[in-house]
Amino acid sequence: MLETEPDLSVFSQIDFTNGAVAAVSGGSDSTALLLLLKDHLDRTAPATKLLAVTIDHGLRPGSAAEAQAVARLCAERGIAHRTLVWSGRKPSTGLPAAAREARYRLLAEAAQAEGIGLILTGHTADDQAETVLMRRVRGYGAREEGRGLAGMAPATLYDWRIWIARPLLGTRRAALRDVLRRANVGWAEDPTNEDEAFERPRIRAALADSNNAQRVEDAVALAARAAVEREQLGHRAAALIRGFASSPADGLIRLDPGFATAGDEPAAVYALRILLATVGGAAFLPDKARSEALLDRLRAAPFCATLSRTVVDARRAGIFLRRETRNLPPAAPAVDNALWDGRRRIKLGDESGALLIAPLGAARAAKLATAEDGTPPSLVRAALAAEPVLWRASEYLGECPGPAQDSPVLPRTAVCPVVAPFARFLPSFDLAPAGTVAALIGAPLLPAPPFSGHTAG
Ligand SMILES: Nc1ncnc2c1ncn2[C@@H]1O[C@H](COP(=O)(O)OP(=O)(O)OP(=O)(O)O)[C@@H](O)[C@H]1O
Repeated sequence: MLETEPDLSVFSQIDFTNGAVAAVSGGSDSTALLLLLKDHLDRTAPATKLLAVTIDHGLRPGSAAEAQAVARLCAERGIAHRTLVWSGRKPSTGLPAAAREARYRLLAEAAQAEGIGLILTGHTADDQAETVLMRRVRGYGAREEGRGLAGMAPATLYDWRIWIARPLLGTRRAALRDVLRRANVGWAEDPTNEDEAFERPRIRAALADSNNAQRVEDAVALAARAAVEREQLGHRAAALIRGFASSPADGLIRLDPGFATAGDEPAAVYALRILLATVGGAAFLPDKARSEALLDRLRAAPFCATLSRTVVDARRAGIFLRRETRNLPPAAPAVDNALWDGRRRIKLGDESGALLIAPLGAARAAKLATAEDGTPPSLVRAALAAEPVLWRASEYLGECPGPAQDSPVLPRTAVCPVVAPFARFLPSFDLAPAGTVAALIGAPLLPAPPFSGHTAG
């Protein structure tokens, strides 16, 4: 049963040691979140740092006034509040996605500026039901074996550094509005939530129509079942990666040939998809059907194929994955903290001066020593050729240096691997494979999840 009264015990499962940012739009759900959270913290941990943040996207005439209303409410309740304005360029297509991207970026910046490691949003059971029903309409279920039907995760790691928790996912919007009415607190209605030109408002209206409670309940139950399946699949994929994968050189992953015949085909396909996306630097997992076909062919080595910008080279010595050399980024100025080729984070630290980042290239890779563990040297060199290196701009001689030698200026630690499909958003469902792949490729450790009972495994 979904809660008709907000279930406050969910707040007790969250670790507030490093404070919290409450993302408050001024709508009913996030305003109720703020009041419930403040109440919980006042009772259990009054010294907790709490900051309410409103993003003014500047997309509607009333947005600044809505932010001011949240600021007033916060002032009345003794809650610190900041309004951040999205001042960047607004794209003409994909506006909702760009606004969401900017919103999370600004929320994360506000949290980090205060040393806070957690953001809370007011997503509700109604939002969850809408998400799941939209995905079902789009056929996610059949294509993804329920992966997408898990809906929104109770927690998502943003940018591999800050957790976003959604404590109200089990609570109905109506219950939250009752809380506000009882407290005599108003809220803003966002007209885009009613605009049936968009898919979500259409589904929202359909849910509000009739049998509302049962349909929402069914959709949330479906999401809960799919979430359990997805987590279990992730644990099995992680176990396969731990058992069969190694990294003999930067940018090169070796799978023991037994991987393809280990017996748990769905887990092997999932592991393969995550590894392919990671090696290729893709934000999305490759197509499931194509990955299944690839796994099939891995059983009959030798062969070589490319999927998700990753060369899969199956030999007697093992199955080797490396970034294809096609379409690597050309030499460009290195920007601290930027993502290079979707798979490496640039960490310049104190290094100053104009630096270029470029692939090492085949000519320079050919001169390097190779692994001594029996890995074919040609594969090590091919992988290293696609690895990024930094140069002083004035000293870089281009992709093929010729007889004159140039040399990279920084240790390789200045360019850090990332688990590409989860680098931006890591839903807590996928913690196990993400943590395992991070350990495999030497990506930074995952920060501890905010809910008790979760481990990165
Ligand atoms: N402009 C914003 N400023 C701060 N947080 C926001 C903003 N827009 C959305 N959020 C956060 O994301 C959550 C989900 O966003 P969504 O757009 O579904 O909600 P909403 O309809 O704008 O507002 P609410 O959830 O408060 O009713 C919100 O509950 C809130 O925590």
